Amino acid sequence: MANREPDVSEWGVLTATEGYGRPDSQEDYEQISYEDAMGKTWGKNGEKPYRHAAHAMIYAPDGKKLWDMYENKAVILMMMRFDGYIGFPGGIMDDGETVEFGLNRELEEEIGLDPTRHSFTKEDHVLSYVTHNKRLLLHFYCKKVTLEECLEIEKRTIDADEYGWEVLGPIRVPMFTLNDNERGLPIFLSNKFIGNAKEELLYCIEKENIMTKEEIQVALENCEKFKARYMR
Ligand SMILES: O=c1[nH]cnc2c1ncn2[C@H]1C[C@H](O)[C@@H](COP(=O)(O)OP(=O)(O)O)O1
Repeated sequence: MANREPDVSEWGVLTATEGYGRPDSQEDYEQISYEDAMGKTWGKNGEKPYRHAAHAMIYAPDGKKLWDMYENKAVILMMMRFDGYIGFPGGIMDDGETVEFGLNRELEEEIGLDPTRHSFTKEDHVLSYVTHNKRLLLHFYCKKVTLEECLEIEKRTIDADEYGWEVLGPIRVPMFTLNDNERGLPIFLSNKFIGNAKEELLYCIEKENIMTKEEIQVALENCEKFKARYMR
C-alpha cells in the first residue's frame, strides 16, 4: 500500500509540534543575533506565533588514544532521537518560559542533567537562527566540562524521564579519523541530523578549538567522498 499523508487528527499529542521535525534544508535557516531573536515579536498578528527552541552541546577535552593510534580529541555528547535523527538535547520552550529556563528544564527531562551542578545561562549561548518555514527561533548553547563530569552526565542519561521515549540513547561523536580517511568522524557526518544540528556541531568544534577549520573541511570532503561511493 502506498504511503499517504496522515490526517492532522491522526497525530494525537504531536499535532501542534510534529511539523518542526520534518526534513528541511540549510537554506531555511537564517542566522540572527540573540538580541534580534529575543527582542521582538516574530510573526504577524493573527498568524501562528513563532516558537523558541533551544539545544545544547556538552563536551570535555579528551586525548585518549584508541588502539594506541587515534587520538579522540574530545568527548562530545549528542543523542539518538525518537525520530531516527541525531541531535542535541533540548526542546521547545513552554509558554511564558525564558529560553535558558526552558533549556535547563528540557536538559533535566531528556538527559537527567542536574541543574544545581550544570545550569546553562546566557554566557553559554553560541548561535541563534530563525526558520520562517517552521516559524521557529532556534538557540544553541555550548558548555565545556571536565572529562569526569562529562562521563557522569552521559551515564545519568539512561535514568532520565525521557530515556527510551524521546531520547533513545546518548551518542558520542567520534572525534578521530582512521587511516582510511573515512572511518570515524567523516562517516559519522554522513548520518541524518535534525534541523541544523550538524552545522551547530561543526561550528562549536571550531569555536572551541577542538579541530581547525582546515581539519573540519577535510573531514567534510572525506564524508562527501564516502557518500558518493556508498550512499545512493
Ligand atoms: O539539536 C538540534 N539542533 C537544532 N535544531 C534542533 C535540534 N533538535 C531539534 N531541533 C529543531 C527541530 C525540532 O523539531 C525542533 C524542536 O526540538 P525538539 O527537541 O524536537 O523539541 P521537543 O523536545 O519536542 O520539545 O527544534
